[in-house]
Amino acid sequence: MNALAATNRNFKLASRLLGLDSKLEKSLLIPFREIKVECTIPKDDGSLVSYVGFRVQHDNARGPMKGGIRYHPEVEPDEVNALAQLMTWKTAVANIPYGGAKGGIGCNPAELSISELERLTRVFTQKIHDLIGTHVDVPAPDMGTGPQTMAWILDEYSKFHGYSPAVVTGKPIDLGGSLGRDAATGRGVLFATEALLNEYGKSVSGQSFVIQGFGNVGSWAAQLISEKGGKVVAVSDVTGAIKNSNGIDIPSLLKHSSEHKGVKGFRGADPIDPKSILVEDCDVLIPAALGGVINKENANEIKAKFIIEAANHPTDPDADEILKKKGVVILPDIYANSGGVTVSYFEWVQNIQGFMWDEEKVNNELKNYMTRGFKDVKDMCKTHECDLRMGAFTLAVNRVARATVLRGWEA
Ligand SMILES: NC(=O)C1=CN([C@@H]2O[C@H](COP(=O)(O)OP(=O)(O)OC[C@H]3O[C@@H](n4cnc5c(N)ncnc54)[C@H](OP(=O)(O)O)[C@@H]3O)[C@@H](O)[C@H]2O)C=CC1
Ligand SMILES: O=C(O)CCC(=O)C(=O)O
Repeated sequence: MNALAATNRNFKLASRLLGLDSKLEKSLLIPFREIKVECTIPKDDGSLVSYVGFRVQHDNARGPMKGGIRYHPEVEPDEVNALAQLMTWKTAVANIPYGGAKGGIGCNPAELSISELERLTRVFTQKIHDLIGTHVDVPAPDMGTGPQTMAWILDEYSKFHGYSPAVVTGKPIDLGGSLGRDAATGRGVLFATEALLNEYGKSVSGQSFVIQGFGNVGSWAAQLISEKGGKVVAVSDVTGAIKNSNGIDIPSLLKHSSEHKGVKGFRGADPIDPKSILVEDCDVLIPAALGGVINKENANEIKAKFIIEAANHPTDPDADEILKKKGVVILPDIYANSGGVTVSYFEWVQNIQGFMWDEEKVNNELKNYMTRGFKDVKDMCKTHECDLRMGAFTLAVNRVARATVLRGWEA
Protein backbone atom coordinates (compact mmCIF):
# COMPACT_ATOMS: atom_id res chain seq x y z
CA MET A 1 0.00 0.00 0.00
CA ASN A 2 1.45 3.38 -0.88
CA ALA A 3 2.07 6.02 1.80
CA LEU A 4 -1.00 8.09 0.94
CA ALA A 5 -3.38 5.11 0.88
CA ALA A 6 -1.97 3.95 4.22
CA THR A 7 -2.30 7.39 5.83
CA ASN A 8 -5.85 7.86 4.47
CA ARG A 9 -6.76 4.43 5.84
CA ASN A 10 -5.55 5.30 9.33
CA PHE A 11 -7.37 8.63 9.18
CA LYS A 12 -10.64 6.96 8.11
CA LEU A 13 -10.40 4.33 10.87
CA ALA A 14 -9.97 7.13 13.41
CA SER A 15 -12.80 9.15 11.87
CA ARG A 16 -15.15 6.14 12.19
CA LEU A 17 -14.11 5.57 15.83
CA LEU A 18 -14.93 9.23 16.51
CA GLY A 19 -18.19 9.05 14.53
CA LEU A 20 -17.27 12.09 12.40
CA ASP A 21 -19.80 13.50 10.00
CA SER A 22 -18.98 12.39 6.41
CA LYS A 23 -18.69 15.99 5.10
CA LEU A 24 -16.25 16.86 7.86
CA GLU A 25 -14.32 13.65 7.14
CA LYS A 26 -14.02 14.57 3.46
CA SER A 27 -12.95 18.13 4.20
CA LEU A 28 -10.23 16.97 6.62
CA LEU A 29 -8.83 14.54 4.07
CA ILE A 30 -8.51 16.91 1.10
CA PRO A 31 -5.31 18.99 1.16
CA PHE A 32 -5.66 22.78 1.34
CA ARG A 33 -3.13 23.38 -1.49
CA GLU A 34 -0.71 21.27 -3.57
CA ILE A 35 2.20 23.09 -5.19
CA LYS A 36 4.44 21.61 -7.89
CA VAL A 37 7.29 23.65 -9.36
CA GLU A 38 10.04 23.08 -11.90
CA CYS A 39 13.44 24.10 -10.52
CA THR A 40 16.04 24.56 -13.27
CA ILE A 41 19.60 25.40 -12.25
CA PRO A 42 22.99 25.60 -13.93
CA LYS A 43 25.30 22.80 -12.75
CA ASP A 44 28.91 23.68 -11.85
CA ASP A 45 29.98 22.51 -15.34
CA GLY A 46 27.58 25.00 -16.99
CA SER A 47 24.97 22.46 -18.14
CA LEU A 48 21.31 22.98 -17.16
CA VAL A 49 19.45 20.50 -14.99
CA SER A 50 15.84 20.47 -13.85
CA TYR A 51 14.26 19.07 -10.67
CA VAL A 52 10.63 18.91 -9.57
CA GLY A 53 9.82 20.48 -6.21
CA PHE A 54 6.64 20.00 -4.17
CA ARG A 55 4.98 21.67 -1.21
CA VAL A 56 1.71 20.21 -0.01
CA GLN A 57 -0.19 22.32 2.52
CA HIS A 58 -2.66 19.95 4.10
CA ASP A 59 -4.60 21.83 6.79
CA ASN A 60 -4.51 25.13 8.69
CA ALA A 61 -7.50 24.89 11.03
CA ARG A 62 -5.29 25.02 14.15
CA GLY A 63 -2.66 27.50 12.91
CA PRO A 64 0.04 28.06 10.28
CA MET A 65 0.98 24.95 8.33
CA LYS A 66 4.23 23.34 9.43
CA GLY A 67 6.53 20.63 8.17
CA GLY A 68 9.90 19.72 6.74
CA ILE A 69 11.44 19.83 3.27
CA ARG A 70 13.02 16.62 2.03
CA TYR A 71 15.73 16.25 -0.65
CA HIS A 72 15.70 12.60 -1.79
CA PRO A 73 15.54 10.74 -5.13
CA GLU A 74 12.28 9.00 -4.09
CA VAL A 75 10.31 12.20 -3.40
CA GLU A 76 6.99 11.89 -5.26
CA PRO A 77 3.57 13.60 -4.98
CA ASP A 78 1.65 10.85 -3.12
CA GLU A 79 4.32 10.51 -0.47
CA VAL A 80 4.59 14.30 0.04
CA ASN A 81 0.78 14.37 0.38
CA ALA A 82 0.90 11.61 3.00
CA LEU A 83 3.72 13.32 4.90
CA ALA A 84 1.82 16.65 4.86
CA GLN A 85 -1.29 14.98 6.25
CA LEU A 86 0.79 13.24 8.93
CA MET A 87 2.13 16.68 9.95
CA THR A 88 -1.46 17.89 10.56
CA TRP A 89 -2.05 14.96 12.91
CA LYS A 90 1.42 15.26 14.49
CA THR A 91 1.09 18.95 15.43
CA ALA A 92 -2.36 18.14 16.85
CA VAL A 93 -1.02 15.23 18.96
CA ALA A 94 1.74 17.52 20.26
CA ASN A 95 -0.95 20.17 20.87
CA ILE A 96 1.06 22.97 19.28
CA PRO A 97 -0.81 25.71 17.35
CA TYR A 98 -0.06 24.56 13.82
CA GLY A 99 -1.54 22.70 10.88
CA GLY A 100 0.46 20.45 8.56
CA ALA A 101 2.53 20.70 5.38
CA LYS A 102 5.49 18.95 3.79
CA GLY A 103 7.76 19.63 0.84
CA GLY A 104 10.46 18.00 -1.13
CA ILE A 105 12.61 17.98 -4.21
CA GLY A 106 13.24 14.79 -6.18
CA CYS A 107 17.05 14.90 -6.23
CA ASN A 108 20.01 13.10 -4.74
CA PRO A 109 21.74 15.68 -2.52
CA ALA A 110 24.84 13.46 -2.26
CA GLU A 111 25.41 14.00 -6.00
CA LEU A 112 25.15 17.81 -5.86
CA SER A 113 27.91 20.22 -4.85
CA ILE A 114 27.26 22.77 -2.09
CA SER A 115 26.87 25.55 -4.65
CA GLU A 116 24.43 23.45 -6.72
CA LEU A 117 22.39 22.73 -3.57
CA GLU A 118 22.36 26.44 -2.76
CA ARG A 119 21.16 27.35 -6.27
CA LEU A 120 18.47 24.65 -6.16
CA THR A 121 17.23 25.78 -2.73
CA ARG A 122 17.13 29.43 -3.82
CA VAL A 123 15.20 28.65 -7.05
CA PHE A 124 12.72 26.48 -5.08
CA THR A 125 12.25 29.35 -2.59
CA GLN A 126 11.72 31.87 -5.42
CA LYS A 127 8.92 29.67 -6.76
CA ILE A 128 7.08 29.19 -3.43
CA HIS A 129 7.95 32.39 -1.48
CA ASP A 130 4.50 33.93 -1.89
CA LEU A 131 2.81 30.77 -0.56
CA ILE A 132 4.83 30.35 2.66
CA GLY A 133 5.34 32.77 5.57
CA THR A 134 5.64 33.14 9.36
CA HIS A 135 1.86 32.90 9.83
CA VAL A 136 1.08 30.85 6.68
CA ASP A 137 3.43 27.89 6.27
CA VAL A 138 6.77 27.43 8.06
CA PRO A 139 9.22 24.89 6.52
CA ALA A 140 11.91 22.99 8.46
CA PRO A 141 14.57 20.32 7.75
CA ASP A 142 13.78 16.68 6.92
CA MET A 143 15.79 13.95 5.15
CA GLY A 144 18.64 15.37 3.06
CA THR A 145 18.23 18.95 4.32
CA GLY A 146 19.53 20.74 7.43
CA PRO A 147 20.30 24.10 9.03
CA GLN A 148 22.27 25.36 5.99
CA THR A 149 19.28 24.66 3.70
CA MET A 150 17.06 26.64 6.10
CA ALA A 151 19.58 29.53 6.08
CA TRP A 152 19.37 29.74 2.25
CA ILE A 153 15.54 29.67 2.34
CA LEU A 154 15.53 32.39 5.01
CA ASP A 155 17.90 34.56 2.96
CA GLU A 156 16.03 34.11 -0.33
CA TYR A 157 12.60 34.63 1.28
CA SER A 158 13.86 37.78 3.05
CA LYS A 159 14.84 39.34 -0.33
CA PHE A 160 11.11 39.40 -1.19
CA HIS A 161 9.54 40.03 2.22
CA GLY A 162 12.19 41.69 4.44
CA TYR A 163 14.19 39.88 7.14
CA SER A 164 11.93 37.10 8.44
CA PRO A 165 13.71 34.62 10.74
CA ALA A 166 10.45 32.87 11.77
CA VAL A 167 9.67 31.80 8.18
CA VAL A 168 11.70 28.63 8.74
CA THR A 169 12.80 26.61 11.79
CA GLY A 170 15.78 24.33 12.25
CA LYS A 171 18.02 27.29 11.33
CA PRO A 172 21.65 27.69 12.39
CA ILE A 173 21.85 29.19 15.91
CA ASP A 174 23.58 32.30 14.48
CA LEU A 175 20.44 33.06 12.44
CA GLY A 176 17.91 32.60 15.24
CA GLY A 177 17.84 28.82 15.44
CA SER A 178 16.90 27.31 18.78
CA LEU A 179 19.36 25.62 21.08
CA GLY A 180 18.35 21.97 21.22
CA ARG A 181 16.57 21.81 17.82
CA ASP A 182 19.34 19.73 16.22
CA ALA A 183 18.91 16.96 18.82
CA ALA A 184 15.18 17.50 19.38
CA THR A 185 13.69 14.68 17.30
CA GLY A 186 16.15 12.14 18.74
CA ARG A 187 15.62 13.52 22.26
CA GLY A 188 11.86 13.29 21.77
CA VAL A 189 12.33 9.68 20.65
CA LEU A 190 14.19 9.01 23.93
CA PHE A 191 11.42 10.63 26.04
CA ALA A 192 8.76 8.72 24.08
CA THR A 193 10.64 5.44 24.54
CA GLU A 194 11.02 6.07 28.28
CA ALA A 195 7.30 6.82 28.61
CA LEU A 196 6.35 3.60 26.79
CA LEU A 197 8.84 1.32 28.57
CA ASN A 198 7.75 2.75 31.92
CA GLU A 199 4.22 1.42 31.22
CA TYR A 200 5.74 -2.08 31.06
CA GLY A 201 7.86 -1.66 34.19
CA LYS A 202 11.03 -1.33 32.10
CA SER A 203 13.62 1.41 31.50
CA VAL A 204 15.98 2.25 28.64
CA SER A 205 18.88 0.93 30.67
CA GLY A 206 19.11 -2.82 30.15
CA GLN A 207 17.16 -2.90 26.88
CA SER A 208 18.81 -3.67 23.52
CA PHE A 209 18.14 -1.40 20.54
CA VAL A 210 18.44 -1.66 16.75
CA ILE A 211 18.38 1.60 14.79
CA GLN A 212 17.86 1.93 11.02
CA GLY A 213 19.23 5.29 9.82
CA PHE A 214 22.14 7.21 11.34
CA GLY A 215 21.35 10.73 10.17
CA ASN A 216 19.99 13.55 12.31
CA VAL A 217 17.29 11.51 14.04
CA GLY A 218 18.96 8.08 14.24
CA SER A 219 22.35 9.34 15.43
CA TRP A 220 20.90 11.58 18.17
CA ALA A 221 18.55 8.81 19.29
CA ALA A 222 21.49 6.37 19.46
CA GLN A 223 23.64 8.82 21.41
CA LEU A 224 20.96 9.75 23.95
CA ILE A 225 19.78 6.15 24.40
CA SER A 226 23.32 4.91 24.99
CA GLU A 227 23.93 7.76 27.48
CA LYS A 228 20.91 6.41 29.41
CA GLY A 229 22.38 2.90 29.54
CA GLY A 230 20.55 1.42 26.54
CA LYS A 231 22.58 -1.12 24.53
CA VAL A 232 22.57 -0.24 20.80
CA VAL A 233 23.41 -3.55 19.11
CA ALA A 234 22.96 -2.76 15.41
CA VAL A 235 22.83 0.36 13.23
CA SER A 236 22.53 0.99 9.48
CA ASP A 237 22.67 3.80 6.93
CA VAL A 238 22.96 3.95 3.12
CA THR A 239 26.61 2.81 3.29
CA GLY A 240 25.83 -0.43 5.17
CA ALA A 241 24.83 -2.10 8.43
CA ILE A 242 26.87 -3.10 11.48
CA LYS A 243 26.25 -5.23 14.57
CA ASN A 244 27.86 -5.86 17.95
CA SER A 245 25.73 -7.91 20.35
CA ASN A 246 27.73 -6.55 23.32
CA GLY A 247 26.72 -3.00 22.41
CA ILE A 248 28.20 -0.50 19.93
CA ASP A 249 30.35 2.32 21.33
CA ILE A 250 28.19 5.17 19.98
CA PRO A 251 30.65 8.11 20.54
CA SER A 252 33.31 6.16 18.53
CA LEU A 253 30.73 5.35 15.82
CA LEU A 254 29.74 9.03 15.59
CA LYS A 255 33.41 9.94 15.06
CA HIS A 256 33.84 7.20 12.44
CA SER A 257 30.63 8.15 10.65
CA SER A 258 31.57 11.83 10.39
CA GLU A 259 35.11 11.03 9.18
CA HIS A 260 34.06 8.31 6.68
CA LYS A 261 30.61 9.64 5.73
CA GLY A 262 28.81 6.54 6.97
CA VAL A 263 28.84 3.61 9.40
CA LYS A 264 30.51 1.21 6.94
CA GLY A 265 33.97 0.05 7.99
CA PHE A 266 33.50 0.76 11.72
CA ARG A 267 35.96 -1.45 13.55
CA GLY A 268 33.96 -1.83 16.75
CA ALA A 269 31.27 -3.97 15.09
CA ASP A 270 30.79 -6.60 12.39
CA PRO A 271 29.25 -5.84 9.00
CA ILE A 272 25.82 -7.42 8.39
CA ASP A 273 23.44 -7.52 5.44
CA PRO A 274 21.56 -4.16 5.50
CA LYS A 275 18.38 -6.04 4.52
CA SER A 276 18.46 -7.90 7.86
CA ILE A 277 18.70 -4.83 10.10
CA LEU A 278 14.97 -4.69 10.90
CA VAL A 279 14.80 -8.36 11.87
CA GLU A 280 17.90 -8.44 14.10
CA ASP A 281 17.46 -9.64 17.70
CA CYS A 282 16.64 -6.76 20.05
CA ASP A 283 14.07 -5.50 22.55
CA VAL A 284 13.40 -2.19 20.80
CA LEU A 285 13.51 -1.46 17.06
CA ILE A 286 13.83 2.17 15.94
CA PRO A 287 13.32 2.79 12.21
CA ALA A 288 14.81 6.28 11.60
CA ALA A 289 15.17 6.46 7.80
CA LEU A 290 12.63 5.86 5.04
CA GLY A 291 8.89 5.13 5.00
CA GLY A 292 7.25 1.75 4.30
CA VAL A 293 10.26 -0.30 5.43
CA ILE A 294 8.24 -2.53 7.78
CA ASN A 295 5.81 -4.39 5.55
CA LYS A 296 4.26 -7.80 5.00
CA GLU A 297 7.56 -9.09 3.57
CA ASN A 298 9.42 -8.73 6.88
CA ALA A 299 6.84 -8.17 9.66
CA ASN A 300 6.65 -11.84 10.60
CA GLU A 301 10.43 -11.98 11.08
CA ILE A 302 10.66 -9.00 13.43
CA LYS A 303 12.03 -10.01 16.84
CA ALA A 304 11.64 -6.71 18.71
CA LYS A 305 8.93 -6.39 21.38
CA PHE A 306 8.64 -2.63 20.87
CA ILE A 307 8.87 -0.48 17.72
CA ILE A 308 9.42 3.26 18.13
CA GLU A 309 8.60 5.01 14.84
CA ALA A 310 11.26 7.72 14.61
CA ALA A 311 10.84 7.81 10.80
CA ASN A 312 7.58 8.92 9.20
CA HIS A 313 5.20 6.07 8.25
CA PRO A 314 7.83 3.28 8.51
CA THR A 315 5.12 0.63 9.08
CA ASP A 316 2.53 -0.15 6.43
CA PRO A 317 -1.00 -1.27 7.47
CA ASP A 318 -0.45 -4.95 6.52
CA ALA A 319 2.57 -5.06 8.83
CA ASP A 320 0.59 -3.26 11.54
CA GLU A 321 -1.93 -6.12 11.56
CA ILE A 322 0.74 -8.84 11.55
CA LEU A 323 2.69 -7.18 14.38
CA LYS A 324 -0.44 -6.62 16.46
CA LYS A 325 -1.16 -10.37 16.28
CA LYS A 326 2.43 -11.08 17.36
CA GLY A 327 1.97 -8.78 20.40
CA VAL A 328 4.55 -6.21 19.22
CA VAL A 329 3.82 -2.75 20.65
CA ILE A 330 4.22 0.10 18.15
CA LEU A 331 4.65 3.72 19.24
CA PRO A 332 3.36 5.64 16.18
CA ASP A 333 5.30 8.28 14.25
CA ILE A 334 2.82 11.11 14.83
CA TYR A 335 3.67 10.91 18.54
CA ALA A 336 7.13 9.26 18.65
CA ASN A 337 8.92 11.72 16.34
CA SER A 338 7.00 14.85 17.36
CA GLY A 339 9.95 16.20 19.38
CA GLY A 340 11.39 17.86 16.25
CA VAL A 341 8.33 19.90 15.36
CA THR A 342 7.74 20.68 19.04
CA VAL A 343 11.15 22.33 19.35
CA SER A 344 10.54 23.97 15.94
CA TYR A 345 7.51 25.54 17.62
CA PHE A 346 9.75 26.75 20.49
CA GLU A 347 12.13 28.22 17.88
CA TRP A 348 9.26 30.06 16.15
CA VAL A 349 8.00 31.39 19.51
CA GLN A 350 11.54 32.62 20.39
CA ASN A 351 11.86 34.35 16.98
CA ILE A 352 8.50 36.08 17.34
CA GLN A 353 9.31 37.16 20.90
CA GLY A 354 12.89 38.14 19.98
CA PHE A 355 14.06 36.26 23.10
CA MET A 356 16.36 33.23 23.22
CA TRP A 357 15.77 30.38 25.67
CA ASP A 358 18.64 28.42 27.22
CA GLU A 359 19.02 24.77 26.22
CA GLU A 360 17.85 23.46 29.59
CA LYS A 361 14.53 25.28 29.20
CA VAL A 362 14.11 23.88 25.66
CA ASN A 363 14.81 20.31 26.81
CA ASN A 364 12.62 20.58 29.92
CA GLU A 365 9.70 21.97 27.91
CA LEU A 366 10.19 19.22 25.32
CA LYS A 367 9.99 16.62 28.08
CA ASN A 368 6.75 18.21 29.37
CA TYR A 369 5.19 18.10 25.88
CA MET A 370 6.27 14.49 25.22
CA THR A 371 5.05 13.31 28.65
CA ARG A 372 1.69 15.05 28.26
CA GLY A 373 1.37 13.75 24.68
CA PHE A 374 1.86 10.16 25.83
CA LYS A 375 -0.81 10.54 28.54
CA ASP A 376 -3.24 12.12 26.04
CA VAL A 377 -2.68 9.24 23.58
CA LYS A 378 -3.15 6.62 26.32
CA ASP A 379 -6.39 8.29 27.45
CA MET A 380 -7.76 8.01 23.89
CA CYS A 381 -6.69 4.33 23.78
CA LYS A 382 -8.83 3.75 26.88
CA THR A 383 -11.80 5.73 25.55
CA HIS A 384 -11.83 3.97 22.17
CA GLU A 385 -10.36 0.62 23.26
CA CYS A 386 -7.74 0.85 20.56
CA ASP A 387 -3.99 0.53 19.99
CA LEU A 388 -1.49 3.39 20.31
CA ARG A 389 -1.67 4.31 16.59
CA MET A 390 -5.43 4.73 16.74
CA GLY A 391 -5.10 6.46 20.13
CA ALA A 392 -2.82 9.05 18.49
CA PHE A 393 -4.97 9.37 15.35
CA THR A 394 -8.25 9.78 17.27
CA LEU A 395 -6.61 12.38 19.54
CA ALA A 396 -5.34 14.35 16.55
CA VAL A 397 -8.36 14.05 14.27
CA ASN A 398 -10.69 15.05 17.12
CA ARG A 399 -8.62 18.18 17.87
CA VAL A 400 -8.47 19.24 14.20
CA ALA A 401 -12.18 18.46 13.67
CA ARG A 402 -13.14 20.61 16.68
CA ALA A 403 -11.05 23.53 15.40
CA THR A 404 -12.57 23.17 11.91
CA VAL A 405 -16.13 23.19 13.22
CA LEU A 406 -15.44 26.12 15.56
CA ARG A 407 -14.06 28.19 12.67
CA GLY A 408 -17.24 27.51 10.68
CA TRP A 409 -18.16 26.13 7.31
CA GLU A 410 -19.64 29.08 5.43
CA ALA A 411 -17.94 29.74 2.07
N1 LIG B 1 14.85 15.79 11.03
C1 LIG B 1 13.76 15.85 11.78
O1 LIG B 1 13.65 16.74 12.64
C2 LIG B 1 12.67 14.86 11.64
C3 LIG B 1 12.79 13.75 10.83
N2 LIG B 1 11.81 12.81 10.83
C4 LIG B 1 11.91 11.61 10.00
O2 LIG B 1 13.02 10.83 10.43
C5 LIG B 1 13.58 10.12 9.32
C6 LIG B 1 15.05 10.44 9.19
O3 LIG B 1 15.18 11.85 8.99
P1 LIG B 1 16.57 12.61 9.25
O4 LIG B 1 17.36 11.87 10.26
O5 LIG B 1 16.22 14.02 9.45
O6 LIG B 1 17.26 12.47 7.84
P2 LIG B 1 18.83 12.47 7.49
O7 LIG B 1 18.90 12.79 6.06
O8 LIG B 1 19.58 13.28 8.47
O9 LIG B 1 19.23 10.94 7.74
C7 LIG B 1 18.61 9.90 7.08
C8 LIG B 1 19.35 8.63 7.43
O10 LIG B 1 18.71 7.53 6.81
C9 LIG B 1 19.71 6.80 6.09
N3 LIG B 1 19.08 6.07 5.02
C10 LIG B 1 18.51 6.53 3.88
N4 LIG B 1 18.06 5.52 3.15
C11 LIG B 1 18.34 4.39 3.85
C12 LIG B 1 18.14 3.02 3.63
N5 LIG B 1 17.54 2.60 2.52
N6 LIG B 1 18.58 2.13 4.57
C13 LIG B 1 19.19 2.55 5.69
N7 LIG B 1 19.40 3.85 5.96
C14 LIG B 1 18.99 4.74 5.05
C15 LIG B 1 20.69 7.84 5.64
O11 LIG B 1 21.93 7.24 5.28
P3 LIG B 1 23.11 8.15 4.63
O12 LIG B 1 23.45 9.20 5.66
O13 LIG B 1 24.21 7.18 4.44
O14 LIG B 1 22.52 8.76 3.39
C16 LIG B 1 20.80 8.63 6.93
O15 LIG B 1 21.59 7.95 7.87
C17 LIG B 1 12.72 10.51 8.11
O16 LIG B 1 11.67 9.59 7.97
C18 LIG B 1 12.16 11.87 8.53
O17 LIG B 1 10.97 12.20 7.85
C19 LIG B 1 10.70 12.92 11.62
C20 LIG B 1 10.53 14.00 12.43
C21 LIG B 1 11.46 15.10 12.44
O1 LIG C 1 10.22 20.76 12.52
C1 LIG C 1 9.29 20.79 11.74
O2 LIG C 1 8.64 21.79 11.51
C2 LIG C 1 8.85 19.56 10.98
C3 LIG C 1 9.69 18.34 11.11
C4 LIG C 1 9.14 17.28 10.20
O3 LIG C 1 9.17 17.43 9.01
C5 LIG C 1 8.51 16.11 10.76
O4 LIG C 1 8.18 16.10 11.97
O5 LIG C 1 8.29 15.14 10.02
